[in-house]
Amino acid sequence: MKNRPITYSKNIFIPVTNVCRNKCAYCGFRRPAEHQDAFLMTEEEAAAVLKRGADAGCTEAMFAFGESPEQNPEFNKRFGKQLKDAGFETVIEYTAHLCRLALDFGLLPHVNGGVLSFEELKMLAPLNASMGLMLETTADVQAHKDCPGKVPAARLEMIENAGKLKMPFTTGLLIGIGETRNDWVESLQVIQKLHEKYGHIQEIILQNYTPNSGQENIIRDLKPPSKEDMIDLIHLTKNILTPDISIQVAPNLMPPLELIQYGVTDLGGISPVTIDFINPESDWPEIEELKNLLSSKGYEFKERLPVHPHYVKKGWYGAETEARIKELADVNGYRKY
Ligand SMILES: O=c1nc2n(C[C@H](O)[C@H](O)[C@H](O)CO)c3cc(O)ccc3cc-2c(=O)[nH]1
Ligand SMILES: C[C@H]1O[C@@H](n2cnc3c(N)ncnc32)[C@H](O)[C@@H]1O
Ligand code: MET
Ligand code: SF4
Repeated sequence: MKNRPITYSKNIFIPVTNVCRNKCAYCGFRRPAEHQDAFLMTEEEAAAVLKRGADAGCTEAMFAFGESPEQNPEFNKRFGKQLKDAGFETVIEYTAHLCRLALDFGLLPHVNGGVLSFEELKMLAPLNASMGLMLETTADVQAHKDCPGKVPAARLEMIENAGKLKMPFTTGLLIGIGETRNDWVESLQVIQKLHEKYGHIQEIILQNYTPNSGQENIIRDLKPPSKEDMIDLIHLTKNILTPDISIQVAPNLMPPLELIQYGVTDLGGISPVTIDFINPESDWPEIEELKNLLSSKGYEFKERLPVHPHYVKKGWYGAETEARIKELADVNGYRKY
């Protein structure tokens, strides 16, 4: 066996709403509020998914959804009443409620709802095992035109606030969106700087832009990164980030075996229950098949919780998640069986 296990988390995906104030050109998930497919999930819908996740032995409820949809009057017109009737003013307040529901089902929340204020982060932190926000890139790219939430300074501020709150944090780079290789270097350096200051970056996702047929105005001339691009980026990451930060790629967006040989240590959340709503045409591999493939090459494939082992051992958990983390973790901070 090689020294360091390759880790993953067994999760379900709860896309609270697909309405978003941003208009990222690569996104096939977002829908305009007036679109027939726009939604705000009901509590019953969320509970049904949580139950299936709990029954399937998942430990993570990943909430990823559109950013500040209430800034759009159309959202309020169409979903404001649903939100109010459920007893909430904002989607983030509602998400806090869904996090409590997830904990009732024994699942540990990980929220990535785009840029949140310090107050919003403070409300969610005790209810989350870890939280996330992709930096995406420090570059000013055309794909982020009309995206107030993709201004790098706004993202960096939130990542810094999560550090102040000692929240184990997931961030990452999205590549192939019009940035340069120098931008990769700069993005990695600012993430390392923040980690040196707060010590909270548990993993960095190296995400390759993947075209999908979700949306009409998606940029079709963005070229998806090649395997060689990913390998180049992995090398840079290993040079710039300290090795306590896991390097994650999504095994449904690129075959992971070769990337692991170059230094990837984590395959993120894999779901036996829900699809990847961001890239719905990219199916999750079977966990057992991945395990067999990796073990045939001498790698141990080991399940973790949404909070990485190192932070479990340091005791970095929100008040409301502590009891469940202690039940689910083994002495080394991995998932107990
Ligand atoms: O299933 C997914 N999980 C995504 N995750 C979750 C991730 O796979 C794991 O759940 C985390 O590693 C926590 O265990 C993200 C987490 C973030 O904080 C930021 C971005 C992503 C992106 C995805 C995604 O597109 N699909
Ligand atoms: C949740 C995360 O998913 C990523 N994301 C959004 N759209 C795509 C796509 N087409 N391909 C790959 N990743 C994407 C962004 O980095 C976002 O922050
Ligand atoms: N909308 C958020 C972001 O892009 C969350 C992930 S995409 C649904 O940061
Ligand atoms: S990637 Fe996230 S922020 Fe961008 S449009 Fe899609 S949902 Fe909104």
